[in-house]
Amino acid sequence: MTIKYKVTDVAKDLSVTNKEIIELVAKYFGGEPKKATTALSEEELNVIFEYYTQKNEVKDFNAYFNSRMEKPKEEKKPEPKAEKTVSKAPAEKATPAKTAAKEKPAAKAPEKQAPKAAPAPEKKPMPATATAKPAASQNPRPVAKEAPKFDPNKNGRFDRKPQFDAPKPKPRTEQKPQPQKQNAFLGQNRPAGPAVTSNEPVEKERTVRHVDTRTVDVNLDKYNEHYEQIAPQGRIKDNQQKKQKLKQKSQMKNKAKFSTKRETEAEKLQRLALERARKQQLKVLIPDEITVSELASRLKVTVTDVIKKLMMLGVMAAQHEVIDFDTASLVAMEYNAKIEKEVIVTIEEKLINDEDDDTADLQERSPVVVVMGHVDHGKTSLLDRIRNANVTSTEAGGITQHIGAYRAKVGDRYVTFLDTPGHEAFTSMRARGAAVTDIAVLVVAADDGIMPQTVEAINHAKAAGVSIIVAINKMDKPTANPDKVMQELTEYELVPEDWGGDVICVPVSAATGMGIDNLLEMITVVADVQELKANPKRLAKGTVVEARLDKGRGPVATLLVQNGTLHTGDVLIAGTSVGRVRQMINDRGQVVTEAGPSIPVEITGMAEVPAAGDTFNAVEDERLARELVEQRRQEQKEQQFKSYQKITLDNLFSQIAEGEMKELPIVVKADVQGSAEAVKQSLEKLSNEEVRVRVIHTGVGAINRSDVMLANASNAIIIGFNVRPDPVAKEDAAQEDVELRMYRIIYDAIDDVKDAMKGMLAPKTREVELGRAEVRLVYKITNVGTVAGCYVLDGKVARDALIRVVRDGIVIAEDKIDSLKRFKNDAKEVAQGYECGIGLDKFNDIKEGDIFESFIIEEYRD
Ligand SMILES: Nc1nc2c(ncn2[C@@H]2O[C@H](COP(=O)(O)OP(=O)(O)OP(=O)(O)O)[C@@H](O)[C@H]2O)c(=O)[nH]1
Repeated sequence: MTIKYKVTDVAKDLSVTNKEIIELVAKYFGGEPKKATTALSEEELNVIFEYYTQKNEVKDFNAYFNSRMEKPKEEKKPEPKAEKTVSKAPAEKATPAKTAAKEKPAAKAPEKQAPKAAPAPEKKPMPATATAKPAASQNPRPVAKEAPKFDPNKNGRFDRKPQFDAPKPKPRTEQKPQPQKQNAFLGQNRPAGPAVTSNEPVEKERTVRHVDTRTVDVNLDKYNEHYEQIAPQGRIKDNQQKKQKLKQKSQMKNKAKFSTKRETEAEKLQRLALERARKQQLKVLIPDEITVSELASRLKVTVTDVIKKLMMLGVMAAQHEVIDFDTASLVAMEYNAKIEKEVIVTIEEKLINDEDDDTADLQERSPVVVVMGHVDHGKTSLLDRIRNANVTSTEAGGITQHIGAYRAKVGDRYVTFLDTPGHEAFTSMRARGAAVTDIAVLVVAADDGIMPQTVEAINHAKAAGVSIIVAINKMDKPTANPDKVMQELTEYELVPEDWGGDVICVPVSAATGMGIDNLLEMITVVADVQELKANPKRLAKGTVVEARLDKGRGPVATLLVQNGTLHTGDVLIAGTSVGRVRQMINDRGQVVTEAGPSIPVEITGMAEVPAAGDTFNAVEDERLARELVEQRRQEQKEQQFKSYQKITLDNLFSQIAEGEMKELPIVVKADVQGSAEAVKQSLEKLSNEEVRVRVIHTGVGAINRSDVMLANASNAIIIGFNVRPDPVAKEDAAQEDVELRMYRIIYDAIDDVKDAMKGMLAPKTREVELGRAEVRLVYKITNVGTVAGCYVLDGKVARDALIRVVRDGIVIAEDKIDSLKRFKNDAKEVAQGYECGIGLDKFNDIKEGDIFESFIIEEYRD
């Protein structure tokens, strides 16, 4: 609380006119002339006091005091006062004053009219009220007070320090006080006042009012007082208020921060810190597989960053490449992300219950049997015999219904037979992933023995891992020689029980029915060993055995229930087909409402015809089922684009390196059994620690459809040694991406497989088929040699192409074309449907019916 010191007060205190003060202020400060009632600023006051101090300077203090001593009665004199804000303890001033009085002879004590610290400056400036006292006792001001020195090096400021201690007595009293030195008004930034001589009436008394005019504006008392006022309040304030205050304070700080640039940077830092914190807590859901770009977006970083991190981990992956959960987790850990495994519940998982059955729910189920064997060895006859003997005759009123599978009654048990004989159907189902059969009955005619298709059947059954029971058929024939059959079986690692092995061989006759019961008995024995069980209490699941479109009934499918129980009205999903079971007919033509495990039924109600080998599931939610079918259709389309990676010699090494390949299955076909065996043994010897070469089937003759099916189902390659694929097999192989490798020299085949396993296969050349021509006539022309009159079956025959002579699926020769003529003219090429004459360079032993395969060798790169 500043006390205003008006012009009029100052004038009154200094005993001058208002006008004088006003003029003085105007002189030094300019501006509008002050009014009498205007309060003066501290600076103005300083100048005024300085002015008057200098003006009233006395020349000789001694003389002055002497003169003053003569007047013991001191008249009251108004004393200029420092502004009221100055309140420094007067006591302090008194002390040095006294000291000074002691030390200095009173006479010498120069009475300085200049005011010193006021005794009670809090109040309005008052005229000095000190009563006149003898100077000695009063308080003669120390004359020799060290005057503030004006130091030009200090920005024109006075060195103020000594001034505060001004009362120190100065020994050199004789020293003439400099006007400045006597200045008690310690002006700050005071303009150098003119050295004025005093014309002020001199104080007659030695009583000096001490006016502390130090203009350090720190009013400590005021603050102390203020502090006293606020402190108790502060104490009574509760915590909440404090907090509030603090909050306000911090808010204000924040406000301030946002308002300046530096604080914006602080804000940026804060933001970065926050981001870091956020990143630290970042949770990422990572599925089993994720693309690099998707991972980057989930980690909220750039794809490049993720790629870099992957490189550091030794994984080279482009942004669209898929990385597995573990790799993705490692990258995520680099970003301090919290990793959670994303479990994607597919519609399939939601819809189809794949949980294992409770052992308590499991019940014995009938075995499912397939009958396989060589042509004409009696498969159909055997199946018919069993069906007729064990189905129609035992079930009253039953009409044998050919639905693709049937059940035969064996005592109080049943055996389910798939009514499609041969390994083709079996393997085609297996190729679709359906593992339907438990037991394969291998039919071998006792009078014929093991034949090529018997071998195929053995290998197909072995590849599928099903148990084999040999039915030695046609035992009624006098030429039957079961021992020979058993002998031959041992060559295929099927050692009959009678000979100490584990293969059950049952002599039967489909014609007479002999041994059939024994065969069925044996089937149940083998089934018992297998402990076949299923849970009839769950929703049905199984395989489509056959399906067709019936004109009247719509899509009709024979289903073999493998687990659970199928009911009429159940919602079914089979491959990309969905529907509700409208009607169920069993193998005896009876309408049934439910079918348990191992029971085949023919159903209607599907929206479209499913494919044989499709797995079916009864589900609860039809809407979801339709959704799943839609999804499967989509996947099917996609699958067509990126065809499943079949094993080839070219990709063998990469598959071995990726750990996908542990075994290389090979089907070997050769012109003679000896070659096939030699190739088989040589190839199997190539097995090493990483991959086992396993020849799953060897055969003699052209590569047929069955070979391709087996290779397809077993992800095998086919090696042909001096043989060719038949056209159907070739087409199938191309369609199913089964690799066919043809060789004429056994070592080439072995070298290729060996190099492929080392990743060193040089896939530099390959044959490109141009076309096939059939030899219809053979002309022997003198001097020219043999010329084949050919008809081009497909493609074309080109003059510069090579010709492979194939007779009954066996490669007879490979040769260059010596001449190619249309009628009598040389032709460059002859297209399909035209006749031509072909003369070969070296090979002359051409026969009618030979096939000329025209091909070229081209170089290629993968
Ligand atoms: N003597 C005699 N003939 C039999 C026996 N089993 C089948 N046959 C005859 O052998 C021939 C072939 O029988 P299928 O049952 O058609 O033989 P498959 O194996 O089914 O033949 P594909 O269907 O061509 O593969 C027929 O003429 C049958 O009559 C048998 O046990 N004894």
